[in-house]
Amino acid sequence: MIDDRLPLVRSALFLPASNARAIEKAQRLAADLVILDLEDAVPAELKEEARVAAVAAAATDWTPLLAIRVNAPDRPEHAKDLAALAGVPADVIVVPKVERADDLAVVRKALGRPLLAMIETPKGLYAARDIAAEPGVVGLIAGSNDLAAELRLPPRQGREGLALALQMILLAARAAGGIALDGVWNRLDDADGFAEDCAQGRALGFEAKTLIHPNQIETCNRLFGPDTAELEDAQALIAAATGGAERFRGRMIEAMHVAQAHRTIARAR
Ligand SMILES: CC(C)(COP(=O)(O)OP(=O)(O)OC[C@H]1O[C@@H](n2cnc3c(N)ncnc32)[C@H](O)[C@@H]1OP(=O)(O)O)[C@@H](O)C(=O)NCCC(=O)NCCSC(=O)C[C@H](O)C(=O)O
Ligand SMILES: [Mg+2]
Repeated sequence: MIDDRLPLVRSALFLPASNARAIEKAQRLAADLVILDLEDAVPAELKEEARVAAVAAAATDWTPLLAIRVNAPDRPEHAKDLAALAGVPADVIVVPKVERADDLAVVRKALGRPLLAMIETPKGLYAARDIAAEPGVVGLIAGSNDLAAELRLPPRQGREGLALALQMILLAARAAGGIALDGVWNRLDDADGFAEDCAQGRALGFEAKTLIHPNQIETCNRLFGPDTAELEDAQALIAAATGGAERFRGRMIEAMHVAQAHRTIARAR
């Protein structure tokens, strides 16, 4: 069962499930989705502790939607995660480094929750269309750190080298009718760079961005939600539209623009 709030998500905050303080804090934060990580944020010696903490956290009340990221399908920890999470009431399960749609069928059968698949490797990119179309998958997440490493991009550059990958992820998600979440911004002290990254992600079509720190939530929610002018324009467009091609505020509008305006209004909070 897919939560109605999922297509409206703007911000998705990762945190290591081994960090009890961060879990406690995240329950009260304004992120639309919180992702308790069992994968790369958790050192090997804390994997079991993180699983136990994630299961306990999922049994409590959350204001944001709650997701748990399991370890990658090709890792020995993956099967342990699936066993530990059986019956867990998380809203979503995030599966990293997906390269084959079949890997997701295994997770869906084991956990029966909606799935967000992370595309983080060249093989994953080429399989993204099948991955997004796999039953149970509600969308894709760009794993931009792993992608940059796999593509051997030079460190500390802009996102030019990721442009095609990001667009392939968005296209695959949309072809399957799913949502698409942009990758994280690592430079915690560069707020201007983060805002530019959010604006770029939204311009590419992503409806949300994955985050790593509470300080990123407010900017992300603001930049991925419609602003006042967009909202006013959408409302006026719907009120003015009578069907077919017509002139509205100096531009042509048709049925798809009315549908877009309804989506804008649905995303306004
Ligand atoms: C990146 C961090 C390790 C930085 O930690 P730190 O310097 O200790 O943070 P602060 O001192 O600034 O923290 C201030 C308070 O905020 C809480 N906090 C910090 N981060 C989070 C969070 N993510 N969620 C909830 N709360 C958080 C601290 O506990 C402090 O609270 P208080 O005690 O009240 O002062 C750290 O931010 C962090 O661990 N971030 C998440 C890292 C993570 O989950 N990584 C995995 C996903 S990223 C990724 O790999 C994506 C993808 O796979 C790819 O390939 O790109
Ligand atoms: Mg990754």
